[in-house]
Amino acid sequence: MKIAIAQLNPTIGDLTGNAQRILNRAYKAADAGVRLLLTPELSLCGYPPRDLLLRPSFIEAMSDQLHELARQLPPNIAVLVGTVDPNPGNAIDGGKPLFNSIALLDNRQVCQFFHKRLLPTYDVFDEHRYFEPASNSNFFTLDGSSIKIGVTICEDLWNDEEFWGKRSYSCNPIADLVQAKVDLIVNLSASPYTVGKQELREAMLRHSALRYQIPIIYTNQIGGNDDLIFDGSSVAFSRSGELLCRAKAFAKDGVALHFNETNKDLEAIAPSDGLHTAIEPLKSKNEAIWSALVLGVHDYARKCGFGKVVIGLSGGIDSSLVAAIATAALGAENVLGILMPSPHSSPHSIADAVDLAKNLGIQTHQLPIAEMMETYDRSLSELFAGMSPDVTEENLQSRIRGNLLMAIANKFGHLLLSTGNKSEMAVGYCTLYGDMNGGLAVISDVPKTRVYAICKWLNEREKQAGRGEMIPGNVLIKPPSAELKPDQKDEDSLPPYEILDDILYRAIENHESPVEIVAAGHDPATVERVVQLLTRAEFKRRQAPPGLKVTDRAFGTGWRMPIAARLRHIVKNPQEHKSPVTLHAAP
Ligand SMILES: Nc1ncnc2c1ncn2[C@@H]1O[C@H](COP(=O)(O)OP(=O)(O)OC[C@H]2O[C@@H]([n+]3cccc(C(=O)O)c3)[C@H](O)[C@@H]2O)[C@@H](O)[C@H]1O
Ligand SMILES: Nc1ncnc2c1ncn2[C@@H]1O[C@H](COP(=O)(O)OP(=O)(O)OP(=O)(O)O)[C@@H](O)[C@H]1O
Ligand SMILES: NC(=O)CC[C@H](N)C(=O)O
Repeated sequence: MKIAIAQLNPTIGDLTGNAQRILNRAYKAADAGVRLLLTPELSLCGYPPRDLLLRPSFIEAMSDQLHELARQLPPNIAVLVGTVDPNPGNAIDGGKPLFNSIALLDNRQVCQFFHKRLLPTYDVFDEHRYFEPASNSNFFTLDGSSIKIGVTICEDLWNDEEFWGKRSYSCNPIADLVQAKVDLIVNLSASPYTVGKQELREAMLRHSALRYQIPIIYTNQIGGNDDLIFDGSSVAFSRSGELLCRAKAFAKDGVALHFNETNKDLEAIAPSDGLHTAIEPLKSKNEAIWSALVLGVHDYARKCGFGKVVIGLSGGIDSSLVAAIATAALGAENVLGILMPSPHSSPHSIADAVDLAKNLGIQTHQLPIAEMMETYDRSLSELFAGMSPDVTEENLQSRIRGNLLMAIANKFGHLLLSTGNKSEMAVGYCTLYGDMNGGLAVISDVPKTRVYAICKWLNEREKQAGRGEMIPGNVLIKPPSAELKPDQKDEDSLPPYEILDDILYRAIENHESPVEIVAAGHDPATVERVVQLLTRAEFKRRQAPPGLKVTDRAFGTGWRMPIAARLRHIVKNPQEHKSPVTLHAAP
């Protein structure tokens, strides 16, 4: 039996469009002799639909669309579609009215539903808000075949206590399906990208295939949906744990496999009719993050209806990387760079921004802000009489720029991309209603040290391809500066970025306490200060644009910190401070 994976990029809520995407793949696959087509989790509405699931009219429309899709499918192909199914049980006392489901469509009918058992409710996932967990796992066989196919949905495969060394849920759907003597397990997923996640998924799936001697096909969604970027990279493992195929990362794709009914195992198939069993190579960390951000910007703009973007170009590394990402995502003709020198701007800031724009082939426009700064200062002079200039005046520059950028976004209907990186967002080294203005924060989950690494990788990639550098060399070597006052450098206010990023990684992603971070070898006073800045900047992050998630813990939907809180960050045992510290590479 030929089985194919449709690695789709659904648009959230676009039921007719998503059904059409499934239909197109089904017709192609049927022509190639595929008997069973797999689509991702909630493929009909896109993942995550969030509170759309609370609207009864949306649920009704999804059900109508599912039946319509079944009627339109070609004969001789069965399709597993991700959808919801009402819970006829008790929806009071915390019971939820829906199951997160897979529908089996065959013979132009909706034949059977399968329900998700393990509902992730951590980080960016909130499935207990909407869904009832199913109490058992199920399988199906298709007409004319004896293959028992067990159905699981994403998290259902993420509870192998042998792999994780612990249990997160009381049941293990794989073990139950194996006990029911299924021949194959299929998993329909919507698993967002984070650094290193594909390696983890594959290790986990290989482990389960080997442990239970069961072949597994894993189908993942691709595409950017708000802050989440789904990477696809769908895979299949034989019962001996051999990787048989890996679909493309960060791109739509289709792969097919053959299930050998005699050996009861999956096999690769020879290329035919546009279907293949390729093993795409894994991407390096820098390339994967770059690809994720390019897809994230592309899909955010496309799905929100923007053709063009505007970016403030300072000649610094953050805006340079964001402009490069936007150019790769949307094309040079759709990216507008605005240069806004102030009296504190260094001459190289304009030259570097112009060089970058030339390298990228994007259009630029200059709007000097000195006069506007003077007007603001004059207007405020009476009120501020006798007070010396401070961060207020620094921030005014950033706010003038932010205002101009939003005016340009309004006038031309462009999307403003903000450029703050994760290190700055963490400690609040950014101006509210200034450089934080924007519709999408492209690199707000990328630590500054990783920003440098990606830019160096980009230039190396261009060199290998026989092209000139993309990020001007001077941007890479000059010390980072906000240029809001004469000779200002980031490191006058912040610890060196290698140190800062390591402390932030430990505090944000590893949940280490200040005492633990100091015990790892960091200076106690620096740790106290950084952790205090991190806590205090919560009010800014709450007002920041949505940011693209690439690490295990981003400042987005999975980060729910109080603002009006008082925490003590005193490091009690500074004598435990040992030097030198082993720094983590930035995630
Ligand atoms: N808990 C809370 N809830 C609500 N609002 C709160 C608040 N705490 C302070 N605030 C308000 O926020 C204001 C402070 O925030 P804000 O006005 O943004 O300004 P602030 O954080 O004081 O200053 C911005 C810092 O970022 C640096 N910067 C700016 C621009 C770009 C870059 C760069 O390198 O990219 C760096 C700049 O040099 C300065 O050190 C307070 O004056 C107060 O009005
Ligand atoms: N002279 C300028 N012209 C245009 N935009 C600017 C200018 N200065 C700052 N900006 C905008 O404000 C953002 C914050 O810039 P700033 O130089 O203060 O910080 P940064 O974190 O060092 O960023 P970058 O590395 O891009 O310079 C920039 O990324 C850019 O979008
Ligand atoms: N949709 C899901 O169930 C996702 C949860 C899963 N652990 C993942 O990130 O891949």
